[in-house]
Amino acid sequence: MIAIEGLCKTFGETPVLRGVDLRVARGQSLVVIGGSGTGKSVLLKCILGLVEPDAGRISIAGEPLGPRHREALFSRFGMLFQGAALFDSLPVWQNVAFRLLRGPGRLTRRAARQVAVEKLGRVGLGPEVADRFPAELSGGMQKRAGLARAIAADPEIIFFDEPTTGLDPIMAGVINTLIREIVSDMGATAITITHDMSSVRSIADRVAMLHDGVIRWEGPAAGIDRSGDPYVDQFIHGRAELLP
Ligand SMILES: Nc1ncnc2c1ncn2[C@@H]1O[C@H](COP(=O)(O)OP(=O)(O)OP(=O)(O)O)[C@@H](O)[C@H]1O
Repeated sequence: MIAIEGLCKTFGETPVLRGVDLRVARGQSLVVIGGSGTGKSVLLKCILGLVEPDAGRISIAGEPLGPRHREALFSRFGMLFQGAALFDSLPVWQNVAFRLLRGPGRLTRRAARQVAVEKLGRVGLGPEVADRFPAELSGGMQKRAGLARAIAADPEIIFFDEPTTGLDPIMAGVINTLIREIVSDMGATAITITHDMSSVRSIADRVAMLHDGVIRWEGPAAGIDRSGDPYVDQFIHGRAELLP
């Protein structure tokens, strides 16, 4: 479904991605892990077209992800941003329905609101939340609203950027479970970047570890504790010692 081959990106003198190869099958949930500053966000931005790679190819269902195709492919994407990134000046339902209210296939306000209320329900928020403003919601509720927005247009592919950042462990668990359920229910293909092992264990079918500009280890989530890779082990156990 998503194929990334030989992806390279250097900023100034600093190579960040040095030949990333990664494939995600349709309906699969891949979680990309890696320490701070290893390039997880840069990888995601390359897929989203926010950063232009220096070399390499990205294709979605066999279509190369170039500037010409980006618009069409974007309509098939959903995205949950770190910190939910809701528009403060819009009520929750308009945030959720943001894409449904715009573009050539836009819905009427009434229909868009109906979809928004339905999606809010899917993430455990009642219809009374629809007319509130993001500032009136707790962090966990904002994250749920962000998730409702990510799924509003029934995307085939969903990206989750650090979905549990800023949440307490209990709310993080709730959001992880919700993400897993939604991805499974929708049959969506998902890519999540995180350094939270609880997200890895809840969300991932497969895990890829980005280290030193390449995918150092990739395998089924169930096998992560037996990866045999010292960097993966270090990540899982949060050890601080330096490895060669
Ligand atoms: N636009 C940019 N210009 C220059 N350097 C950049 C840019 N974007 C990212 N970098 C550099 O690329 C490296 C990787 O950054 P990135 O944000 O992808 O890391 P990350 O793995 O997502 O880290 P974290 O988990 O802390 O968010 C960092 O050294 C960062 O400074």
